[in-house]
Amino acid sequence: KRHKFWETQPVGQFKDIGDTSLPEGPIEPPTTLSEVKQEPYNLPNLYEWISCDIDSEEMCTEVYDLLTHNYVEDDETMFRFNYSKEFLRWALRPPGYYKSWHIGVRVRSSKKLVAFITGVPARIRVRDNVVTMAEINFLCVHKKLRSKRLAPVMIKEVTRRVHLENIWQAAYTAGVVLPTPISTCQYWHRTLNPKKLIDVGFSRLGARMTMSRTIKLYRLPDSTSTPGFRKMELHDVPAVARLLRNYLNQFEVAPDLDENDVEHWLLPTENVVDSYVVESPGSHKITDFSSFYSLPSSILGNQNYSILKAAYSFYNVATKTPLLQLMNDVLIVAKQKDYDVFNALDIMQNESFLKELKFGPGDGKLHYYLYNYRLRNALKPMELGLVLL
Ligand SMILES: COc1cccc(CC(=N)NC(=O)c2cccnc2OC2CCNCC2)c1
Repeated sequence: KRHKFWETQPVGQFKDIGDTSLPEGPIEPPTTLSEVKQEPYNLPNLYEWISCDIDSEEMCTEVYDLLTHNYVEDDETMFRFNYSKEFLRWALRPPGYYKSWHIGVRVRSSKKLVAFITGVPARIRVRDNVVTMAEINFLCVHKKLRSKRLAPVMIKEVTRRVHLENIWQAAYTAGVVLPTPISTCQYWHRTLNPKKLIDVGFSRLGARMTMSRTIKLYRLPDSTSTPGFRKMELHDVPAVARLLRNYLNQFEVAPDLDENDVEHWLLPTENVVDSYVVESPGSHKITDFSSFYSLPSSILGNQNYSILKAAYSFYNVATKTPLLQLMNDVLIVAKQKDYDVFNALDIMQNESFLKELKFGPGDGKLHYYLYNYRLRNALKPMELGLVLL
């Protein structure tokens, strides 16, 4: 299948797969800032660029509404991601963020927001190199403007604005295959509310299974089992940062998180991100950590329900408690918080608990990409220590 746009970009090309003469690392060298195009790319005349001030309630609502009606749907178009406004503010304002990387496209006449793309800065280690990159996300073109080739110019514009900050690499994920994935992951779902999931068509009743048998199969205890398991608090940040940095060292690609990053990304934020630690009752040492983020989905066309409450596994570290037991406690907490389903990718050490904790494989894949950075070989999912929102 031809990738007219991606064949022009500094990304691994399909034709280069297996060419071991190509070095690992940046594909194109940085240019001087004066060589970066100073003015925005041209849009079709009807449209104009806007830097979205996500702090503004009105602008955040416009972004939320665009994504709620036009962002990613599952393959069977039964669900659409429904990121909340507080989630978007969290996702787009990490330490060192640039407002100019929150890019919208408006209709000049009506001022209607019709497209969006974002970048946030992140230090990401690739093997032994820590590279400051842009994490690109929320590329969304209004349904009525599809196939007008807006996405390529939006990708070029966010790339230009990233270059202006002297950053030359990026990381992104997609449900579609583009040149060229650095890893292809499988997503898994752990049913928490079987009746609702079957009613809305997310799951199907297993063969030779009754509803009551299914409810019993997925039932979880009312309370967690690990002594010292509790919500993460601000004073835990240094210990969690140490635990997480050490744990992530084992992966080929992983974020290089300092205490500021840990405080932003992992301190619990209501309805956005939840984090738990295990504090050894005797020594008060933090030995384990687990977190998940909250990403509901709109349910398209069901009489009884409009929102699917989904938790997504974020970062988990088990140094004393068995990972299986830690994750079972996190499932119990997610159920207590009325989530319908708990999702996880087969990255990091997740494979070690997925089947045993009754996760079932999803019907799609999530592909990870690096921009302007070649990896000689694709990574196994378990070599990946990076979770994008
Ligand atoms: C259940 O509602 C859905 C609404 C839209 C799409 C999908 C399927 C899907 N594409 N799922 C994932 O990409 C996915 C499955 C498990 C864990 N993380 C995931 O994606 C994350 C990371 C990438 N950005 C979206 C959220 C499901």
